[in-house]
Amino acid sequence: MEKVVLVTGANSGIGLALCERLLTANNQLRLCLACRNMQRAEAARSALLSSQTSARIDLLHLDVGSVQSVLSAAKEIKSRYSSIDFLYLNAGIMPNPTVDIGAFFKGLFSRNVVNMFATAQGLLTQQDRLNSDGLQEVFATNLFGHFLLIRELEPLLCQPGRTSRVVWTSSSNASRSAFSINDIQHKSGTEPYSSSKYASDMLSLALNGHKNNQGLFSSVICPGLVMTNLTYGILPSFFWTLIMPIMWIIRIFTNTFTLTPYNGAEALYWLFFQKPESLDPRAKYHSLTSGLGTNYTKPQQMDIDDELCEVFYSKLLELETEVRRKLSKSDADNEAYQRYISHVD
Ligand SMILES: NC(=O)C1=CN([C@@H]2O[C@H](COP(=O)(O)OP(=O)(O)OC[C@H]3O[C@@H](n4cnc5c(N)ncnc54)[C@H](OP(=O)(O)O)[C@@H]3O)[C@@H](O)[C@H]2O)C=CC1
Ligand SMILES: CC(C)CCC[C@@H](C)[C@H]1CC[C@H]2C3=C(CC[C@]12C)[C@@]1(C)CCC(=O)[C@@H](C)[C@@H]1CC3
Repeated sequence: MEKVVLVTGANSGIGLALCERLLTANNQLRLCLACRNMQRAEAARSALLSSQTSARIDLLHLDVGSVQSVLSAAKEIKSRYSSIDFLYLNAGIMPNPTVDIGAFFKGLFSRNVVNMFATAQGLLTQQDRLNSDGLQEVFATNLFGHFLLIRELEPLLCQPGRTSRVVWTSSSNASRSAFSINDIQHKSGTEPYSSSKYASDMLSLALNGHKNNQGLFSSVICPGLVMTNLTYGILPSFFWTLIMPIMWIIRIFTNTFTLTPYNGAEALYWLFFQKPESLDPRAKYHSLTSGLGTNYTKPQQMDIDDELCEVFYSKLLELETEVRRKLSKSDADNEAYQRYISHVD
């Protein structure tokens, strides 16, 4: 039977590699590339069609960082499909990253060195800003837009007698210490990326608690360190090329240096073939590549407190209500203004 698979951030990097791998393995797919840049989405679609000529690939405009765009995209999805089998929540940003060189060299000569290369926790800071919805951009893009999308698509995801899957591209950079329940958007810190990824881990667990009985199952993955536009934002691509031999050596010790988008998409791809009931809701599934280049997926327990997870889930629901109220108020204001203008004319 045809499966409907929707991938956010599908026009490049790990998202695009996932699409390629899914199409190669399964010709019974209806794949929807949900992207904010339609020119790049068209290019991705053409590239996919050049190797899979008979593939069914739809394009959808979706800026996950904009509430209005998420609501319009969800409306469009509901008009196109009657159900969704897989929703890959992969779009993500890490704006203006800075590497703490001091912490890097300190870590290099510590016993924590392997973990430092695998997670980069405490090594990276970013500069965040407010978006046009008044939300912190990293939180809005990496987490909240996706949350709103799930909420809007619940009728397609939670159908009697069917199971559906939500898969988050999280990161081993997610850290509990970067996240604060009193500042879920990370307004005041310098690690919004780490915080947003920890938030997605918690949300996935909460969704399993609330929605498994309605057939919706959620998982999180970490793709490892992959050379994509995101990593080229941290260091220029020539630098990465220069240190590639060193990274192959590091890969022998951590296996987390997956390096190519194809390898990084391993856990996303692997999950596609697993029965949801066999998965552990508390596990993060890691894409790993051995020193000899073999790909595999390995689960690792997440450091999440159930109570905190529930409080976070209710805070997201509250924020959703607030955002919707603001939006309908501004719609009403606009309408009133339009009426006034036409009256004056
Ligand atoms: N690369 C790595 O080492 C790691 C990556 N990850 C995660 O993997 C995911 C994919 O990133 P990766 O492939 O590396 O990087 P890319 O920058 O190549 O891909 C990110 C994708 O997200 C899209 N995107 C960004 N913002 C938005 C938005 N507001 N609305 C819709 N789409 C958006 C981008 O689209 P556009 O072309 O329009 O910018 C792009 O398609 C991210 O969630 C990232 O955090 C996790 C761990 C490690
Ligand atoms: C300047 C130095 C000579 C070299 C610095 C190396 C660092 C830039 C990398 C070491 C570990 C890397 C890493 C990531 C980014 C680049 C490093 C910090 C990630 C944070 C990228 C995004 C993710 O989500 C993580 C899984 C990566 C973990 C490792």
